[in-house]
Parts: sequence; C-alpha cells; structure tokens
Amino acid sequence: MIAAIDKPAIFIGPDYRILAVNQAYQDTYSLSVQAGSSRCHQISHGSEQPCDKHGEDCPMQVCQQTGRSTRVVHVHETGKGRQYCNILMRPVKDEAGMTLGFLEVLDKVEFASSEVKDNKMIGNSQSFRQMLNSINRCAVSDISVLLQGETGTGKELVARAIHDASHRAGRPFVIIECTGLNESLFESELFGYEKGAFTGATSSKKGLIEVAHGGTVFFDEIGDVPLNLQVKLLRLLETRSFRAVGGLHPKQSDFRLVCATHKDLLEMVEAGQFRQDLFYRIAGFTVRLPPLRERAEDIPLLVQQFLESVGQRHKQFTPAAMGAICQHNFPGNIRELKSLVEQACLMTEEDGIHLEDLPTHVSRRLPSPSATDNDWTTLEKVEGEYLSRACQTFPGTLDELAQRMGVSPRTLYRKLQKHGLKLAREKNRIGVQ
Ligand SMILES: Nc1ncnc2c1ncn2[C@@H]1O[C@H](COP(=O)(O)OP(=O)(O)OP(=O)(O)O)[C@@H](O)[C@H]1O
Repeated sequence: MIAAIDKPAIFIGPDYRILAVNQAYQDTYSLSVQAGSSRCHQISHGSEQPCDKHGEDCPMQVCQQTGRSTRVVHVHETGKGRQYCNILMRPVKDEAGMTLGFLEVLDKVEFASSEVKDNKMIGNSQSFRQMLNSINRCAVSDISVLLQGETGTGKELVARAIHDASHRAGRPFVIIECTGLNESLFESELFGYEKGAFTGATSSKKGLIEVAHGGTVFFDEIGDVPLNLQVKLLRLLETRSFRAVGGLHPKQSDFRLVCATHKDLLEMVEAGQFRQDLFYRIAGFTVRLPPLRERAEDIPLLVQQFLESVGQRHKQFTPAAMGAICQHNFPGNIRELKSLVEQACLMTEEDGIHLEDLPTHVSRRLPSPSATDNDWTTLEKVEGEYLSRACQTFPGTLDELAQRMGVSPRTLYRKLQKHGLKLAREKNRIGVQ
C-alpha cells in the first residue's frame, strides 16, 4: 500500500523504527533505509536523537498525544542538501482503536530554503517556519487568504508562493495594487472596457479580473480600497462576475483570492472604515508575516543571500558591522535589509565591510531618551519631521528616496500622504500595475 503513494512516505512504529518505505522516500535521502531497523530521525535528520531533542516539534508525539493527524514543516537532510519538507503524520489504528503505527507523507517545499538559494524565500527561525506551515496549509485549497504584515516583510513573495504551490500554478498570477485606486481606474483596470466606451477607448481591452481567469488575483494593500469601491469589490467577490465598461453582457472569471495589508482591518471595521462583510469574504484564512526584528536570527542568512544576489559573495561583514545590523530594528523589514546590503557593497572596494561602511542610523545607535516624561515624543511625530526634512532636501525622485529609506514607493507615498507632505521632484504616478 505504501508503494502506491506517489509522494515520499514511510510507516513508522512508536519507537521511530521505519517499518515500511516507498521508493520516492528512498530516492529523497542519501542514506538507505533498512525497513525494520532504520529510525526516521536517522534518515531525515542524520541524527541519533528524535526531532524534539534538537529543537523541532516531533509530529509523531503530537499524534500520540492528540490521537489525530498533524502537519509540520521540518528541515530535512536530503540527497540535494537541506530542504524544507511539509510532513503529514497520521496515526493508523486497528479495529479496536489501538494505534498500530504512524503514516508519514512528505511534500518538499520548493519555494523556501533554510540555506542561501536563488529565488527562494530564505529563513530558519521559528516564526518563519510557522509562516511556512500556514502557507502550506492554505495553498492546497481555494480558500481566500489574507496576508497580514508590515511593509517589506515579503507579502508579495508569499502571495506568489501560495499561487505556485496551488493547483492554479500554471495559470496567471495577477497583482492589483489598491493604493490610489479611484472609481474610474477600478472599473477600467479590473473589468476592462469595450471599444468606444469613453473618449480614447479606440479598441477594447481585457480587465485584470478577466486576465486572471483560472489563476490567482493578489489585491495588495486591500485596506486602501475606498469605502465606495468596497461595495463593488464585494459584489465581484461574491458573484465572480463583472461587466466591462461600455459592455452589455456580464462575464465570469474563476480566480483564487489573496489579499495583503499592513493595516489592522478589524480595527478599521470597528471604526467604520472597512466593510465587515468584505472583511469576512477576504479573510478566510489569515497568514501573519513576522517583522524582521522578530526573526533577527535570520539576518546573517539573508545578508549572505543578498550578497550573492548582487554578485558579491566574496564580501563579508565584519563582526562589528554584523552586530550593528542585527541590532537595528528594520522598520522597512527585509526590503530595508536588502538595500542596506547593496549600499554597503558600494561603499567599499575591499572584501571586508566595516561598521563605517554602514549608514549612520545603523552603525550609530540612537541614544535612548532618558526616563523623564518630557523627553519622550511619538514615533508619528519623529517620522513626520524626518520625512519633512527629506522632502525639502532630497534631490531625487520618490522611487529613489523610497529605495534609500528601505521601503516600497507605495509605502513612502502613503506616509507622505498621511503627513500631508510632497516631494518637489516627484514625477512618478502610482496606480494599478
Ligand atoms: N524570506 C525572504 N527571503 C528572501 N528575500 C525576501 C524574503 N522576504 C522578502 N524578501 C525580499 O524583500 C523584498 C520585499 O518583499 P515584498 O515586496 O514581497 O514585501 P511586501 O510585504 O509585499 O512589501 P510592501 O508592503 O511594501 O508592498 C523583496 O525584494 C523580496 O524579494
């Protein structure tokens, strides 16, 4: 029966001994499995100790405690190096309800890595693994997913990973940027238009929703959709049907919905800024993306990844420089770290990157305010003052300033709007991609 499973699979006893194994499992690991004597942790972790003895949750113990199936993401030592695996562990019982053993079935996680690897989501920390677990759980179904995380935490990357791990992988992945959406953009970009629908519509154009048919639509910054458009969005999500501008007949599109936000949507619902019915429609399953400061142990790995991605793998940060980076709190998260590494590489011709090569806000930690009440100020005020100075003095475009600050242009645009600021040189328009 185990040979009939088309994924790597084993059947194990309560003493971790592998009692049956299929070929796909044998092919995954460099060590050969001796059914009846090899133990699962020896093969998958190269360890004489069960997983829980070296810091990972043992899925078999969870099954024993709960009597139910469980899923967990582990790093396994495969024939191709260390690889993330999504493990399904299922207790197998006899007619009397006695547990005979446990069936373990593996899915290799292709979109993430615990080592430096091109085009993968990199990380090793507990919070990163929890996020992978959530991604794996929701990717296989068609449930609507809400990605909740600060700017630069990788929401777009996760949305793509969910799409790539789903049955829709071969179909389009369409991004709709909600910041700056107004009524006319919403209709023409999302639903398309017919020839002659308005001045300038010299030919008909398909909307993004139609283009996405069979695939995934990613609404980025869904919290920025104005209230008047939320009703239209809700109608689209409920019926999956729409009408092109100037079109007579409704069209249908079959798409999977993934949304992202850095805002607290429930708070917005309470404040009357976000429709409750829309919230429940989009938040079928929520994935939380941890900020970089919560996964600081991943910083050295990510730094190495970014050095490689700019072709500078021979360069190394000195321990003092790496120490300063690890202590920085990264409001722009992974995007900020990436641009920090790129900038630091430009600052030195040598292989060693020193503390002095880092921007001063990273190399010199700000003195903390003393304990007297008068010394404290709000972050909002500091942010406003900093941005106001930047707007007055920065000679480049909004895109360039955003890169310097380690945030996306959209985030910077939002922040400038919030503080009522404008960059004199700014010429870029932000809208639907
Ligand atoms: N785990 C990761 N490993 C490697 N690179 C990552 C990881 N997560 C994010 N990145 C990189 O960080 C940058 C920011 O990621 P992304 O654009 O997905 O963030 P975001 O949360 O959508 O940002 P925003 O809210 O500002 O739109 C990208 O260059 C992305 O490739």
